[in-house]
Amino acid sequence: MVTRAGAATAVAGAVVVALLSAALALYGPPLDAVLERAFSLRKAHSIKDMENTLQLVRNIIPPLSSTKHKGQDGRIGVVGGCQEYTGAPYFAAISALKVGADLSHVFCASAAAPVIKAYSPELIVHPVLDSPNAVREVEKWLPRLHALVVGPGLGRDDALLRNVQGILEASKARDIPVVIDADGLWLVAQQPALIHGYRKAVLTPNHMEFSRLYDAVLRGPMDSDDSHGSVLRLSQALGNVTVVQKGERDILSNGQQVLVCSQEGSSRRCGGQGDLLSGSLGVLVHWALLAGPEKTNGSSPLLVAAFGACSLTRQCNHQAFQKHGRSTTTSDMIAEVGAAFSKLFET
Ligand SMILES: NC(=O)C1=CN([C@@H]2O[C@H](COP(=O)(O)OP(=O)(O)OC[C@H]3O[C@@H](n4cnc5c(N)ncnc54)[C@H](O)[C@@H]3O)[C@@H](O)[C@H]2O)[C@@H](O)CC1
Ligand SMILES: Nc1ncnc2c1ncn2[C@@H]1O[C@H](COP(=O)(O)OP(=O)(O)OP(=O)(O)O)[C@@H](O)[C@H]1O
Ligand SMILES: [Mg+2]
Repeated sequence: MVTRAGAATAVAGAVVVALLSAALALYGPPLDAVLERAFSLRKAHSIKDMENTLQLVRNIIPPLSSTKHKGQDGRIGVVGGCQEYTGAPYFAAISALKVGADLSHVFCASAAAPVIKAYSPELIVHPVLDSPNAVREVEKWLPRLHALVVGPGLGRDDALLRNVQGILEASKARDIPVVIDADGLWLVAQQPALIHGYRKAVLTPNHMEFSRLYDAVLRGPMDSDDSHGSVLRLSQALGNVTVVQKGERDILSNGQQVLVCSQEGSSRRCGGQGDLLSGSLGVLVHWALLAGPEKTNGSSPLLVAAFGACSLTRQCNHQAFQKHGRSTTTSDMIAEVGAAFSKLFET
């Protein structure tokens, strides 16, 4: 409802703008030029912010060294993959390897395992997720894993989701960082307590997943005109869990700080790009926590890691689109990970 005070404020605002325009037209540069300058200053400022944050990402990347052994740069687990979806866990797990993890595991339903193995000899695939001992089977591996990515291609079968609930609880008990994506977010929307307050969790919702989570946690629709505020509020309501809202610009918050990633991508939106993001984030989260807050200049390591994964995914999309245009698919983006990583982080 428009109140009388609100209407008066709007009229006063319009009058001020009109007077300013008239004054500028008579005595100063055209209003368009003033607005354009203000906009370019804001843009320059955000480019500077982006560059500063990219520098923090560079700080957390472990140097390659001949003295390291296999596994030291990351052993990542992806929990997902069912009869319908085999591409998503593959994309996430191979992206983790391409970014620089040494070993990448997939814990999936038995029907998905031979398919995922056939995509790649580089992944270690465990057909355990639909077994009655699923939690115990995954728990055996937890001491050897640095981070878990939960949800790509998981599906929404109740029995699988119950097992994943157990895996999440076991991971929290061991303080293992978790990236939650796709159907993992479906589970969190049913049971936010599962992740509430866990400081080593990052959620990576797309548009739909974000509004579903927001509805479930804040019990009301989000304000689509205030995406910064919505991401901040969701993070706070989940006990300061880090949230990455993917979209035209990615908006990231840990309930205290809000970052925006607008690295140039493309207008191509093929399925699987989010899986590349969550898989690479699994590695970056591990590296960021290992590096600690000194390397991130006091910023949250998880936010820095998330900013790195968003920038990298968008840069892969940009590079792949330059070569393949409309026919770009996620496999083309994965082929760009090495070059995109060097361009952003090894300058
Ligand atoms: N090759 C594969 O195996 C793939 C499997 N996938 C899996 O598919 C399952 C379902 O994932 P979905 O992402 O479809 O999740 P949802 O079933 O929640 O659907 C998301 C919906 O939101 C829509 N959407 C996305 N961005 C939007 C925007 N900005 N505005 C309005 N609508 C928007 C999409 O078109 C989609 O229909 C997950 O397990 C996921 O991992 C996907 O990762 C894609 C690739
Ligand atoms: N409109 C857009 N413009 C530019 N980049 C975008 C846009 N929407 C999403 N992206 C980028 O695409 C990547 C994946 O986001 P998206 O919303 O497609 O995830 P998703 O739906 O989970 O993908 P997936 O198909 O893998 O499940 C992110 O890096 C995000 O920054
Ligand atoms: Mg997704």
